[in-house]
Amino acid sequence: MAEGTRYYTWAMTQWIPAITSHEMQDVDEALFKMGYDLRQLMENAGAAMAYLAARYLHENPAGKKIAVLCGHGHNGGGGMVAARRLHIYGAQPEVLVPAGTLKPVTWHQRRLLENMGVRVSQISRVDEQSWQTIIGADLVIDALVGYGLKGPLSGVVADMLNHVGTMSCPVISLDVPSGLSSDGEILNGAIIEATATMTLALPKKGLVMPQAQGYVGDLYLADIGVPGELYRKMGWSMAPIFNGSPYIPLTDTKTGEEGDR
Ligand SMILES: NC(=O)C1=CN([C@@H]2O[C@H](COP(=O)(O)OP(=O)(O)OC[C@H]3O[C@@H](n4cnc5c(N)ncnc54)[C@H](OP(=O)(O)O)[C@@H]3O)[C@@H](O)[C@H]2O)[C@H](O)CC1
Ligand SMILES: [K+]
Repeated sequence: MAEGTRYYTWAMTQWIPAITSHEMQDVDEALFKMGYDLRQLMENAGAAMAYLAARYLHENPAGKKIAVLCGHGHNGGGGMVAARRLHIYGAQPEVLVPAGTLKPVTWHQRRLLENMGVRVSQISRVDEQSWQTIIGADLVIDALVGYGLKGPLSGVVADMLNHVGTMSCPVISLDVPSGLSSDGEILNGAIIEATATMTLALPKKGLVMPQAQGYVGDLYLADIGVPGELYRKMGWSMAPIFNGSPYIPLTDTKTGEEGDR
């Protein structure tokens, strides 16, 4: 774990560290060595997102219109899993993806959706049809970019974000609000203003830094299946974070030194 001042968030009964994207990638690598694969982790992430979305729909997702904005990467793949789960709950998700090539596991999620009859549109700008999808939504899921953000948002992703900015329905971001640096870099670009953010495994540092205020909304942490042994091997001693539900609220923030919990 990196030295120096660290941000912590309060999770149920303990302070847990907020981590950088590099540290999260180390966790991912350790999970893969243990035998997990990306599809499993993405399935857990997307399933937890669908539960949270159902909560923001007053536990009554059937018939609700959901605009699911998905990028080409694994953030987008998690959004597509959430769309699939919400379809299974009887909701009416429609998925919008920027034109271009999807990463392989995300492409697999897209294929599953299409096989179920869920509409997935790849767009090079927000045209009339995709605007109708956004403006008619009861809830928007933002799975455009997660910790793979490189610089200020550009292209159709930025266009989608501008359109979502005019909506009054709940907007839930997966892992981080798209455009917000998970490491806390100041990018001076547009950032989605989420009603709630569901971050994965451990909170990302950028979510709990002062500049994230006004973008993150209510913060939740999803259980994607990381065992405590793995954190302990990486030098983080934590009591079990989750208590049987797929996500928990994170309610407070503090800074501290390494070892000061
Ligand atoms: N253990 C975990 O936490 C897991 C996390 N998961 C999710 O995976 C993402 C990280 O996935 P990754 O594929 O590495 O990256 P992203 O999906 O976040 O971002 C890549 C896409 O974003 C586009 N991008 C990047 N910067 C910009 C920008 N400035 N403007 C516009 N678009 C941008 C990029 O575009 P390309 O043009 O290069 O295609 C990519 O499309 C993590 O956040 C979690 O959500 C896993 O699901 C499970 C394990
Ligand atoms: K996102």
